[in-house]
Amino acid sequence: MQDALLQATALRKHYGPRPAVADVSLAVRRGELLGLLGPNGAGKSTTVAMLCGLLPPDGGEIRLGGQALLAEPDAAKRRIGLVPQELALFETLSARRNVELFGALYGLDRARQRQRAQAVLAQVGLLERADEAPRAFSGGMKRRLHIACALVHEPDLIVLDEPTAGVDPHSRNAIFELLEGLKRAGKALIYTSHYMEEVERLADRIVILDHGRVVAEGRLAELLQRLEGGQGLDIELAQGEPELAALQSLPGVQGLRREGSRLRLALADWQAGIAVLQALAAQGLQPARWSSSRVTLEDLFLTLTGRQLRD
Ligand SMILES: Nc1ncnc2c1ncn2[C@@H]1O[C@H](COP(=O)(O)OP(=O)(O)OP(=O)(O)O)[C@@H](O)[C@H]1O
Repeated sequence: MQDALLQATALRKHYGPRPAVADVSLAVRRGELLGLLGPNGAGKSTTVAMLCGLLPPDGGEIRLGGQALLAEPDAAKRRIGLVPQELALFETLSARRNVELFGALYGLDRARQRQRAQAVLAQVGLLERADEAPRAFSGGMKRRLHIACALVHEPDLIVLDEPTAGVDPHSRNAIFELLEGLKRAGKALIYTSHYMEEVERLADRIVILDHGRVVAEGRLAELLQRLEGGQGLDIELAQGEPELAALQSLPGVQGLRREGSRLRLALADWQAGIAVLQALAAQGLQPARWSSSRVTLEDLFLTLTGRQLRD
């Protein structure tokens, strides 16, 4: 991609004989949020660790601002702010001191640490609580403090690894608004999640990972176009055990998942929906209710891999 701030090509990483990342290429520009979507174990965190220079890849290349990242890892790290999945705060120090310490790690002098801590705590909406220790904070406040720590050195690229895990709805919205503001300010962002709703809302472009490989990449509309004419069908069964294989083999049934008495189908068209309802009737099963809805990234993932995003 021309004008990419970060470009990764053919990344690979093995833990023992098993590939955690088998082949991942991606790129992100300034002013853009790239969503990295995949189920647990797809390789998102491993990819992110390589992109941030924390884990050496077994193969492939990463360029940041046109420079090979591994050639000058320290300079690269100063341009990247990472919000890791695991919280790593000093629980007994004040929020302000936490941010200043991260500033010190990035080489900011004392005056700049103070100035930047004030600015980023305001940015994440924690200025009023700045002098309290995070041990008393909610999960969402801790996560916002973590984001403040990642922003202290004014990075060009901000990488967030599942930043809404354990976060209440209020903080979640605050995080989304913050990320949208960072994007408008020209930052490049990478955001990993296994929640397709988050990625659908936030991402300008999306990379879908499965088993360490990119299974789809593009803008949301482009990805959903692959299921063009497609329909989502939700069926709630009153009782009984459906023969899933029989439903799956019907023409136009692209994906099927079951959660208890509920079935979700990704269909090529409405004909397929009618065939499914008829097949259920032939199995002696009566839907308690059914409804259609637009296709989602979840349906695309189901269609591409035969599995669902969530466990
Ligand atoms: N340090 C490690 N040692 C051995 N195997 C690992 C290590 N880290 C990750 N793996 C394995 O590599 C694969 C990819 O893991 P990774 O954490 O990158 O996935 P993920 O998409 O981030 O998952 P999650 O959403 O659960 O965080 C998994 O099979 C995982 O078990």
